[in-house]
Amino acid sequence: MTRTGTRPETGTGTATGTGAGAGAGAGAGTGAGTETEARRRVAPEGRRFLRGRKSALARLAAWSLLESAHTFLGGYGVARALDDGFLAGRTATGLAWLAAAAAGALLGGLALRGVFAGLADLVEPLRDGLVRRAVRQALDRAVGDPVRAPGAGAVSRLTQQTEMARDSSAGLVLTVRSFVFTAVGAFAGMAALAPVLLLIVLPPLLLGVAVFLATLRPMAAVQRRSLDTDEALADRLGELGEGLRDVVACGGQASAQDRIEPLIAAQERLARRLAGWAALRTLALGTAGRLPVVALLAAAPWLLAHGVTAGTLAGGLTYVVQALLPAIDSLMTALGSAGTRLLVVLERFCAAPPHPLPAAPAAKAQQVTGPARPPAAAAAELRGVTFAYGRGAAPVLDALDLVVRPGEHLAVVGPSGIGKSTLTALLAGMLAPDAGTVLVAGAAARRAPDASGPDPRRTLLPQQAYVFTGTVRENLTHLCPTPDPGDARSADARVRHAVGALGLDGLVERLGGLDAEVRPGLLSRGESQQLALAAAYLSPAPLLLLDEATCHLDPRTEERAERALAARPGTLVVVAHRVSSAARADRVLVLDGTRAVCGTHAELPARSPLYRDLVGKWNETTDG
Ligand SMILES: Nc1ncnc2c1ncn2[C@@H]1O[C@H](COP(=O)(O)OP(=O)(O)OP(=O)(O)O)[C@@H](O)[C@H]1O
Repeated sequence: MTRTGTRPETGTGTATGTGAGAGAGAGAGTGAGTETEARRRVAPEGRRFLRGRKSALARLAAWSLLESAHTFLGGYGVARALDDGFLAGRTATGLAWLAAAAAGALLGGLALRGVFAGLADLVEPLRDGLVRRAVRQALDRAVGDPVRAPGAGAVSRLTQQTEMARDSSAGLVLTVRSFVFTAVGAFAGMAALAPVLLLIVLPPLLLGVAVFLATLRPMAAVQRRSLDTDEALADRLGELGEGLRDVVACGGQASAQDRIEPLIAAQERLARRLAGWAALRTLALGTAGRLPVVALLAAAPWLLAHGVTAGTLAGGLTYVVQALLPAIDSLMTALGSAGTRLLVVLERFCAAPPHPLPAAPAAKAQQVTGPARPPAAAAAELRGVTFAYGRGAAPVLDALDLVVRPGEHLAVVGPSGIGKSTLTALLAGMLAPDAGTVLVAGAAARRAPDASGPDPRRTLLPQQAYVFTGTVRENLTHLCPTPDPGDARSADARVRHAVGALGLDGLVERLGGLDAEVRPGLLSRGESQQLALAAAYLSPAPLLLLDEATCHLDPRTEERAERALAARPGTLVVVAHRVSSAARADRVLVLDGTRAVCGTHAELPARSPLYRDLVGKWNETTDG
């Protein structure tokens, strides 16, 4: 009984990566939509998070109220010190009011201390939650698809992003809160001194804030694309680094450059656009922060003529210069950078995992942990396949799930009689499952009874090689469509290439060349298998199934043949009779009757006792 956990997969990504690079070429129009989408995804989680931390929020608000009081006292104290004290000739009163304003500053310091303590109660749980989520996502992907699992780089990028989220959220809470409570204190103070001050200060301040808010969405969209491009660039550079030797060896520098350069150009474009938006923001900051000061100074003669005292004017200026201007400054900086960054990072964590968890396996099903792909992407797939030879017989395969990816090289190993040939026969459509589905290239493996000719999707090579009386060339090309007369030369070149790739030159020469007649009875079993393997190599079928088709070859000839077949475009499934053959595959499916396991050669010894034994024996033999 065998089962692989089935899990649709949409690519790594990393999630994480994941989707990296998708945004690199996206137009500006899509950015706002993505932004709204991001907010829609992040907002509910954000609300849930905050709902669970009402007491931390209340503590923050309480400390922040002290900040409002500090702001209020700052401007009000200056106004009263002038009007009731120094300008009225009462120095002691003036000093007393200044002392009150200074006490307010002390109060502000105390408030800040409390705010920082309360801040930790908010942002540390956020960071912890994000780290947990990052690790869970990485593990889910690794369990679902060990081969394509995010690497250490992707996981470290995610954890780095949790730090970004923590820092950004702390900065945001700090500045937004400070702006709100400072503004409350300053507006209350101006209203207490002379409400007309508000009429002069508020319009430029609101205009600046409005312009700033208008830049948020487009700038966030550019930042998101910049982050995506940055990740795509990092991924591609990483890939390139890993394969640099091969790239140079194959002269692939130009194509590698073609893959990297567009991303660099995109990143440069995005950096320029970000700079443009940043300039507009500076303008907004100037309008909101500096224009109220200019307006107050310009209106001073009129204000003084209409009963506003010098002290009130100085108090108003104190509110604007000492409180509002720094608060706006920090708010805009924080919202503009940390806010957008936080949204983008949080959205990554809140995105639905690209690999939904597999459905719970049926109770009787064997558990095979291993990768899986959506049907459309699979070269071959078994879904809950049960097969028995005859009614009442014990099933050879029971509830087996397996996904073979396009281009993959999968080895199947297990003891004699366990069901390896049965599995290949099912994939070849020669047997029908009693339950479940067998798919090849997304369609039923077993063709309709009226289908004629060989199935073009796959070629099965059994242990007994098929060699017939005919020329060597005919034996090599009998699985290929008949070439057009005009294609004869290229067909001949393909045959010679196959002969070279599989190392058959000596054999073909011995047989008398490609046009010599083959007498099957005079060939050894190994030679027959070599000819059959070359025929499979030349076959256009995207899926090759080798059922111990190399068992009569010596290990070196087998290695050469398998490497050639694996390098051929298409998918290769090999029933392996040697561990060396399994070690060459991308993944190995171990059938052991009680538990089937699928994984890489490197990881399987830890997961399958049978495979561990096989590898142990193999090592002893090769060491010996
Ligand atoms: N035509 C058949 N009728 C009845 N039982 C069969 C038939 N073919 C195979 N079996 C049985 O099914 C089980 C699985 O056989 P299968 O040939 O798939 O195993 P295998 O792992 O390929 O073995 P080996 O490595 O020896 O080739 C074995 O017990 C075998 O005896």
